[in-house]
Amino acid sequence: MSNSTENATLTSARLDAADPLAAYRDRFFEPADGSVISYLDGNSLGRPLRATAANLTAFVQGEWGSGLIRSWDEKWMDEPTVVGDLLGATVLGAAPGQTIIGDSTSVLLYKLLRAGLDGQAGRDEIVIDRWNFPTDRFLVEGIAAERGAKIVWIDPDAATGVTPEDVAAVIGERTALVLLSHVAYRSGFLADAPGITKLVKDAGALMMWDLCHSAGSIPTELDAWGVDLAVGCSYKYLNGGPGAPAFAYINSALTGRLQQPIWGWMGAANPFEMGADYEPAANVRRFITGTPPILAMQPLKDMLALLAEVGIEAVRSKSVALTEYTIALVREHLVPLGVELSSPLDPAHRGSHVIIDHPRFAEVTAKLWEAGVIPDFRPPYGLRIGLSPLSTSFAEVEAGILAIRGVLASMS
Ligand SMILES: Cc1ncc(COP(=O)(O)O)c(C=O)c1O
Ligand SMILES: Nc1c(O)cccc1C(=O)C[C@H](N)C(=O)O
Repeated sequence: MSNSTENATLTSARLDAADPLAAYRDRFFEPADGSVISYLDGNSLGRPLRATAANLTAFVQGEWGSGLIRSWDEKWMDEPTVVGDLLGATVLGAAPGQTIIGDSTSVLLYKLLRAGLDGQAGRDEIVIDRWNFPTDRFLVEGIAAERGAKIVWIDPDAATGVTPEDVAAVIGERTALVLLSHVAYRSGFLADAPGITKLVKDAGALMMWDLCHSAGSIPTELDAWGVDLAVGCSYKYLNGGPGAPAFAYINSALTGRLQQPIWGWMGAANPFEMGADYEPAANVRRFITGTPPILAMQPLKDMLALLAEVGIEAVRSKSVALTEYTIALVREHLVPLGVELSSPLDPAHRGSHVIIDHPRFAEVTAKLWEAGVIPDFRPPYGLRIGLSPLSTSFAEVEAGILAIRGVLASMS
């Protein structure tokens, strides 16, 4: 073992020992065979909570197996808004009555984008940036084609991501809606959400945030910031599991005014009247379409309980400490091998993942996965290190970075 490795090990051990949230890591499932050495992809799929296995079994035997269809009346009909309100209170900064759980992020993006655009009579431009996640860009393109709207593209600077200045330069009387990601999926850039929201609102446009890469790792204050619309997934930092339903936030000032495009019976005012005509619910339920994914939203409840126990501010502090440590290790061990740090260096502008670039990272990632070290790869050369604050230890980060160094060194 080299001196620098010994130093890093000492430091990671010290950081874990001093971490007030370290014990929470045991709440998450880990394979007993030790096959996962370092999981650095919680920003794509969070680990399951141990409690979830038992709670899912209890759900199958209880609410589903024993309650059967009665559970719809007793509980499940309200679950999309009850869990939505819990999410609103725990991580989003949203008062009750504005958040629902259901559908995928892509489908909720579609519903809210269309509802927002259609609700802005006389305005026909949608603003989005070229580095946004593909599904966001594709949906905007599809909706623009469907509704004859114009897309105004922001081309952000690599070092800064989308800034308030970028937004101010393109918004005006024709802007209907602005869609941006709070944390950029590739660079990890954290946008100035309150500043940008204010600019957009002042211009009379609607502000919509994609919170996929921030929900559960960064506190948001959607009500206080005056956000109009937001969506996000629950399988990353909210540990809801593969394909877990997404959430949508619709500011209560807009609820009665916006009409979503996918009319279904569960969004109707009285679903069980089985009426002849569609009349949307007066409240946030109008953004629901079909039968809510009750089974698929159970694991999210376990993570929300944990987040309520820990507090989202403490989660953010650990996230910053983990990304700072990652950057320090990258500088020490990987930059000398030609690796480039491509995420913001200032934690105030960074989410909970760090991306590094090297021409051989596609090959490196494949070898790392075989060895139980699991980051992910994003084209053209990016290796993304996702730090899920409650389930990632400093030792795990260190093991991951040293493994990357080992694989890279073996290739040169
Ligand atoms: C910013 C962002 N938006 C949307 C999505 C995708 O949403 P969906 O769950 O519909 O695949 C992702 C990740 O998959 C994402 O990172
Ligand atoms: N949603 C995903 C999936 O269904 C399969 C594999 C990966 C994902 C992801 O979450 C990708 C992720 N949003 C990203 O930022 O790249």
